[in-house]
Amino acid sequence: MSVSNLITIDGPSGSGKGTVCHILAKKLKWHLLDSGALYRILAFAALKKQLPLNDSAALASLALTLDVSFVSNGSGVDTLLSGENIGDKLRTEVVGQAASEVASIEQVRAALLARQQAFLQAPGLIADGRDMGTVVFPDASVKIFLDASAEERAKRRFNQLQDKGFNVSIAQILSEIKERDYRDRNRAVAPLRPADDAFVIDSTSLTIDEVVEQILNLTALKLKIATE
Ligand SMILES: Nc1ncnc2c1ncn2[C@@H]1O[C@H](COP(=O)(O)OP(=O)(O)OP(=O)(O)O)[C@@H](O)[C@H]1O
Ligand SMILES: Nc1ccn([C@H]2C[C@H](O)[C@@H](COP(=O)(O)O)O2)c(=O)n1
Repeated sequence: MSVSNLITIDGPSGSGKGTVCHILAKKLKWHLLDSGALYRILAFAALKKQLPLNDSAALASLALTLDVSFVSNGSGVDTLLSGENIGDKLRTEVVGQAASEVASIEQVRAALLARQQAFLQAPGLIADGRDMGTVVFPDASVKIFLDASAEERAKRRFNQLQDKGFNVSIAQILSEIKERDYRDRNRAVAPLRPADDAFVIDSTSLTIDEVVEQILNLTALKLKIATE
């Protein structure tokens, strides 16, 4: 299928990628790839098996054999690992930091590449991650790099966790966000960075609706140019 029906959205943790990608996928009726979920599932499975998070060969082999499926449940999507619904176990800070660690291993990224590329199916795909526009889908016609200051992202995460009833410290969240940013941006393989042809949106003082509108406007403009 044509890669013109493909929007990649990369950016650091808490910049709003997941939220914006869900809205876009719903509006456009396109498929959604949450690539971070794949790294989180691998990290979760590795922690469960008590694999060292620096054992490249064992992690890559696990990545190739993971039995993962995403199943629509009417209101959302269930994440199944070997048939077990693990969706609510993936969004913890422990799993997030472990995902960031295993994601720095080249063999792991190679093992997950084809699995991610298989999501590109008609009528189109919204791909959410760190290297969607640079490595996984370098030919995408619309590439977004969604950013926001670390302080704003920590505030968003703080509000999100408080709403879920967690007693958290904003200073602790900010320090974890900075640690994950540093690892994701400075790893040797597929570091988090905007693709050369990405459109950078700083959402620090934008609402979610404003970000979605900017992306839809850009997509309409780009797809029109591509078909003229
Ligand atoms: N522009 C915005 N203004 C205010 N809040 C926002 C904005 N964008 C996202 N949020 C809120 O910030 C929180 C984090 O957003 P989200 O989970 O989409 O980020 P993310 O980039 O996908 O993070 P991660 O990579 O860690 O999964 C959510 O509670 C979301 O509602
Ligand atoms: N394309 C991707 C997606 C995710 N990762 C890593 C880096 C993140 O810290 C971790 C969890 O991602 P999240 O669910 O918070 O988006 O997974 C990556 O390296 N490449």
